[in-house]
This record gives sequence, structure tokens and C-alpha cells, in this order.
Amino acid sequence: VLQSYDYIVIGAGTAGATIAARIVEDPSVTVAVLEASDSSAENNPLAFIPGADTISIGSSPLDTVSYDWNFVTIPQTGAANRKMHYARGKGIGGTLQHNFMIYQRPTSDSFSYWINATNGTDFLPGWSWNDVYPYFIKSIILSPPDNSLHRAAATLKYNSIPAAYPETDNTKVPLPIGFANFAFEYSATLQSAFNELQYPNALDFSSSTLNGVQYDTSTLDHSNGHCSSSQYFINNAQKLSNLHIITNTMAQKINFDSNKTAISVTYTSLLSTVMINVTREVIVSAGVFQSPQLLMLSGIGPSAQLQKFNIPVLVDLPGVGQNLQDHVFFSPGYEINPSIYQFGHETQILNLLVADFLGWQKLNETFISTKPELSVLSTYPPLWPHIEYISAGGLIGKFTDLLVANAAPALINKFYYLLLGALVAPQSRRSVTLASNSASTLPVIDLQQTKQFQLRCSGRSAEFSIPLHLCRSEITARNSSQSTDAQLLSVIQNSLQSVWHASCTCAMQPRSNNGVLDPYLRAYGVNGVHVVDASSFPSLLPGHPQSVVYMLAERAAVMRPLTG
Ligand SMILES: Cc1cc2nc3c(=O)[nH]c(=O)nc-3n(C[C@H](O)[C@H](O)[C@H](O)COP(=O)(O)OP(=O)(O)OC[C@H]3O[C@@H](n4cnc5c(N)ncnc54)[C@H](O)[C@@H]3O)c2cc1C
Repeated sequence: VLQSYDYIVIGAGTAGATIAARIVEDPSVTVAVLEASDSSAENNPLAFIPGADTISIGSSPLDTVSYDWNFVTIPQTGAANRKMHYARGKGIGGTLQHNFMIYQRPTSDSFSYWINATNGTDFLPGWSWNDVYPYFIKSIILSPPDNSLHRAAATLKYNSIPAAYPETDNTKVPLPIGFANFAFEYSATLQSAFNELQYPNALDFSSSTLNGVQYDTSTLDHSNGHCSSSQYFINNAQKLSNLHIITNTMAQKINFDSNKTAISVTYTSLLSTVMINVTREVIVSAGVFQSPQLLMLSGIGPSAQLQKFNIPVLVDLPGVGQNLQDHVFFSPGYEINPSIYQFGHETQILNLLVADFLGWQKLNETFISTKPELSVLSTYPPLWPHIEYISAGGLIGKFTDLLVANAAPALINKFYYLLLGALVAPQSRRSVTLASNSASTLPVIDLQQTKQFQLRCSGRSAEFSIPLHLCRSEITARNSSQSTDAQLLSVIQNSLQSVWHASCTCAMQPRSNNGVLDPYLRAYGVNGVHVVDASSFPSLLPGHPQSVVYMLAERAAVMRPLTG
């Protein structure tokens, strides 16, 4: 460990690993990455099996593993007052160790929310689809599916769309995007059913629109069929001598000089407290809950909250920890004919994805009948879907412990299939607040994602609009018979779960609008601090966020030398 580095990145997760790997491509700079744990996908066999993640992500606070932070929310009134476990990965790769690996991009017009959020400030750089698209495609490399490995009924059709996956200079850090070598047979059945109900087949989910149904891509290495992408950036960079990854170190705070310029970071490691100096920038990539926590511990945040914990106020920035947004999902389960529920080819078990087939839809009067609800939904841009369907094998039950929920029925040869209805046009914005003046105490998380009408939207569509009833020959029973709005709402509140897409707690938007970061991702009121991770989003976009996190980190790495 050196006494001083040019850059200090806090957190070796999705964003931190990516930006660190890019910065050290310049051999003249030194970079330290501080990571709280030494866990990594490489020493964690479960991280190599996408489907194995279901073991540790349930809403019960007991459903956790060693590489999880074990965050638990405060009681959520919209979720039957449950305190919910919120999975977040700890160690190299961060939450990618949990990630289900679904890779797709938001709609092009959803970035109008980002443009609006950054407008009115120093409006460079821009955040339109055209501005960010080059960074979405910077490192990815697509492998087509190998249909010889699929059963005939699940032949996987796809559109390679050169525009979405062009040949780029990904020789330095190729991030593999691919299709599973195993396709669930019931996804094929479901596709026919969707088509019968006039849902179109989408071309893919990465080229600016989200409408219709299709097999999805994942961050999978097609050459070995099962490898998580979490290591790609960091493995590549680790070979370079100008990068030091310092694990088992908990960053406690950033220290500033009298000009409010970041000069060092204090971290705790085993029993010692260490301070390392920084000459250029501190990049905070500690994730959606801990990036705002770290800013607050460094004196940047809502003054009343800092004073409550005797933290000297450096910058009164009320937006730190606010604006928390997330998607929620819910699913009825359907018992299916065991003959179509097979655990995959034995040789492909490592390749078993949680979800290989997705669908997107805008809601209309068919699903929602009241004007206020419809008028809220109509505020979203034309291409932005309201609901995502995620097809998966298994039974969610109350979402408390997925392993137990599925293993017990399997022992008596009962198998389930489900189609999750995810709300991807959420309205609620909540918060992360401090619980103490130490980074070692987890912060307080309030999701409160539950505007009731929105739940009704996702519940109704999951329960009624999905075409599972068309798969009659395969489905033998449904596990819920609730049908009135009140019954449905109660079922949803007792089983809804976050899609783990929490974001926006250090939002890039005007300071006057509870913003924390300017359009260059610099924290307001201080010098030399950037925040680059899911917390930086001004708003959560439709779909799964890892592609946006990669894009953000790639772009931040390029903006960095410009801002100094
Ligand atoms: C169960 C699950 C499934 C998911 N599936 C998908 C999916 O299929 N597709 C998709 O697109 N997205 C998915 N996501 C979401 C996606 O994984 C996250 O949005 C993304 O990984 C967030 O990246 P990040 O860089 O913001 O944070 P993280 O990856 O969480 O990185 C934060 C890092 O900072 C470290 N850290 C925190 N505090 C400190 C500190 N004080 N000092 C030092 N280190 C610290 C943490 O240990 C961690 O390594 C999923 C998430 C979960 C939980």
C-alpha cells in the first residue's frame, strides 16, 4: 500500500471495478481500490451459477450468505409491515455476485428524464440516448445462442442487430453478452401464448425500444457457458502494477483541506485505522446505500442528520440519501406438468439462468379503469413500458426463502412456473439515512415502494393479462384464487419484493432539486469527489440497471480527465 495515490476508488463493485480498470489503462497514474471484503466471484462457486443466486436473496432477514451485506429495511407499511432483507453483494464484483445477469438497455426516450434532471445546470455533458449509447456498447461482445444444445421446442430465435451489438474495440476489456446454452422449454410455450394474445415478438431488448416478448441476453461468457462477468474488468486490470486493490478495508470517510478539496481517505482494516492520501480524485462507488452513507460521514449531507450524529457539516446537501427509487415485482405461481420442468441438461446445469424470457408492456384502459391512475401512467414517454414480465421456473411463495419454497414441493414431484409482473414505472421516492457515525453500522433503508394503485396495476396485469391460461395443457393448477382488488392487494403486499434495482440516492440533478451531483458526476460543494454507481442515476429507468451502471462508469472514466 502506498502512502498516496492519484485516484482512490471506494468499492470494487459493478461501477468501481469498471472505472478503476479504465483509469489504470493510463500507466502514468496510480489507483487504489478500497473494498470492504475479500470475497469475489472467483472464490465463490455460487457466483458462477446464475440460478444459485435464488438461495440468498429472499425477503426474510435470515435468507443471506457470507458475501451479502445483510441489509434489512425498516417495516414497510405498503408491504404488510414487513422488514425486508435487501440483497447487496460485498467484495470484488459487488452486487454482481448476486446478480441474475439479465442484460438489456432502457428505452431511448427514457433518457429524457435524465436530460430534464440535468438541465438548468452546467449542461455539459449531455445525457441523451445519443450521448450515452457509445458507452453502452464500448466493451460488450455478443455471442449468438448455440441452438444445438436446446431441446427442439425451445429453439432460441434472436436478432443479432448489428446496431445494438456492433464490433467495437473491446479487445482490452470485452464484457461478454450471450444467451444461455439451456433454454427453458416452457418459455417456448409461453412465447406462443403471448403471440396468440397479439403481443409482438421483440427484436431484442437493447436497441432502444422495449415492447413485446423475446429471449433475453445475459452477461454470460459463451465460451464456457456459465461464467459470471463480474471478474472481467477487475481481472484484466489486476495485472497492471499501477492498480492496488486493498480488500477487507472499510472506507470510513473522505477528508478535506480548507478549500474543501479531497486530500485523503480514512479506512479501517482489521484492528487498525489508516489514512491514505489522494492527489487527484476520490471516486465513490460504494453502491446505492453506502455511497450516500459515506458522503454523510464525510460531512456532506442534510445538516440536521449529520448534527444528530455529531458529524461536522462541511456541505449542507439535503438530497444525499434521498430520492431512492426501485422496481417491485410480484407473482402468482402455477403448478406445471413435471415433464416440461426439467433441470436442464446435466452438463449445462451451471448455465441455468433464473430467467431466459422477458416481456414488456404499456398499460391501458384494459387493465386500469380509473382516470387518475391512467393520467399518471400517461406521463411516461411513449416507449417507456409500465410493466415487465419475467418468466422463471419455480415458486415464489411469500418471497421469503426461495430455496425452501421450491425444494419442498420438488420432493413430492410438484413443479411450478411463474411469470413475475414487475412495475417499471415507479412513482415512490424514499431514503437512506444514517444509523450512527460509523461506516461499519449499516444505514437505515426505507423503500416504501408502494403507491397502492401501482401495485394494483402490476398485480392485475400479472394475474389477469398474462397469457398463462393459454398454456392450459402445461399448467395444472394456480396457487392463488384471489380475484377482487382487495384480495389481490393483500396477496401482493404480503409477497411483493424489490427487484433489487435500488438507485438515485446521490442523484445527478440540480442542487436546488435535491440533487447531489452535477452532470459530470461531481459532488456539489466540494472538489475532487465523484460518485459513480447506481446511486448517481437521476431516475431509475425501465429494465435491469447493470447495463446503465456499466455505461455510467465507462462514461465517467472518459469525462474524468476533462474535469480534473
Ligand atoms: C439479487 C439481485 C439480482 C440482480 N439481477 C440483476 C440482473 O439480472 N440484471 C441487472 O441489470 N441488474 C441486476 N441486479 C442489480 C445490479 O446488480 C445492481 O444494480 C448493480 O450491481 C449495482 O452496482 P453498483 O456499482 O452501484 O454497486 P455494487 O455492485 O453493490 O458495489 C458496491 C461495492 O462497494 C463496496 N462497499 C460498500 N461500502 C464500502 C465502504 N465503506 N468501503 C469499502 N467498500 C465498500 C461493496 O462491498 C461493493 O463491493 C440485481 C441485484 C440483485 C441484488
